[in-house]
Amino acid sequence: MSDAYLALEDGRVIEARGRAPGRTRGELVFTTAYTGYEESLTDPSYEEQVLTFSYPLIGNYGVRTERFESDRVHPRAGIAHEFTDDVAEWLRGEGVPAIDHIDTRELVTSIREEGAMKCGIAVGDDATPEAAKAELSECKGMSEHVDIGKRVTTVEHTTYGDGAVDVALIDCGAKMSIVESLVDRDATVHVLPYDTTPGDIADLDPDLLFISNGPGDPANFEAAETLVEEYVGDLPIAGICLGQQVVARALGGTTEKMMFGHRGVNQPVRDLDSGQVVMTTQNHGYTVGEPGDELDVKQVNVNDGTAEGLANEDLDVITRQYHPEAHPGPHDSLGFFDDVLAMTAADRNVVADD
Ligand SMILES: NC(=O)CC[C@H](N)C(=O)O
Repeated sequence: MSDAYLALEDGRVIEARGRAPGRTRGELVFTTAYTGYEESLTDPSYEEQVLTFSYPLIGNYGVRTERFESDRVHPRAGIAHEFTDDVAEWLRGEGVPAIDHIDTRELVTSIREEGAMKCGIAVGDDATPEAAKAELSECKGMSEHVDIGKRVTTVEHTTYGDGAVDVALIDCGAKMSIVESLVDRDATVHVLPYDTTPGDIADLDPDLLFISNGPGDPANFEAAETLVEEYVGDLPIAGICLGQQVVARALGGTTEKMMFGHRGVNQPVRDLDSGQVVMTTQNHGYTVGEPGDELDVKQVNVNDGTAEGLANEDLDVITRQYHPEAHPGPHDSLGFFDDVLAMTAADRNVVADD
């Protein structure tokens, strides 16, 4: 008898060791990041997913709140070969089930071969394979979570920093280090609910519209799409991850689900103008298919050729599929935030108007 079971969409039920009790379900995904478990576990983009760490030991440098990307744990459960007691205690306190002592190499290989799949988890003294299967039978597909934005967004307008440039950051589940990267560069960041309307933006009169990262299917973020449609050409527009997907959809492009996505801190990205390759942090399961007529693909993933950066220089639109803010991961692409804020430079607009 075990105290933890993982039921997979492919019919298997795997025994594990329980580290934090509970029953839950979600889309089973993996990250190859070898550091940054606090950041990953608090990244709102993992909402409704069960996160498997391919790196075998998770928790070896403790748990510190200053590394959190939001105020709670977002994956519905955590899976590792081994969680330290620190992490297990943290997840127990958060009410998020956790299991370890399973062959995560085999599990990750299955996800790579079969794709991200639904799963159910039961952990605790009364856990049974049937309980895990019952959770699995209730599991929805990612795109069915139509109200996912509501669960991760700010409820009210919150302002960070006191800089010269006013950024309207549409919070579809924003990581805090995106806010910090902008504040560090002399911006005032207005974090706004995911369903902010064009009228709200008109009242605020910002210098830049920025669509954040966020969980689930970008098709479920129609309000943010509407903002991009309304303000393209009038305001510079930037987006990260879900933000890139929303901007692409608003400007005539398409998005599609990937087989198992990109999650890790060493995804190689090539800039098509310079030829330079940078290492990037990623966490996404959807990708831009067709960019549409308004956007050019400026950067691509070296492994699979998917769109990593889009732009329209005349309309002042620039987006990234990966996470330039890192946290966790390499800082190679922090310059993205300088490029974004440069679009708002008043003197540049004066020159352009002349
Ligand atoms: N980190 C993100 O913004 C993820 C975007 C989207 N939810 C995806 O999975 O592709």
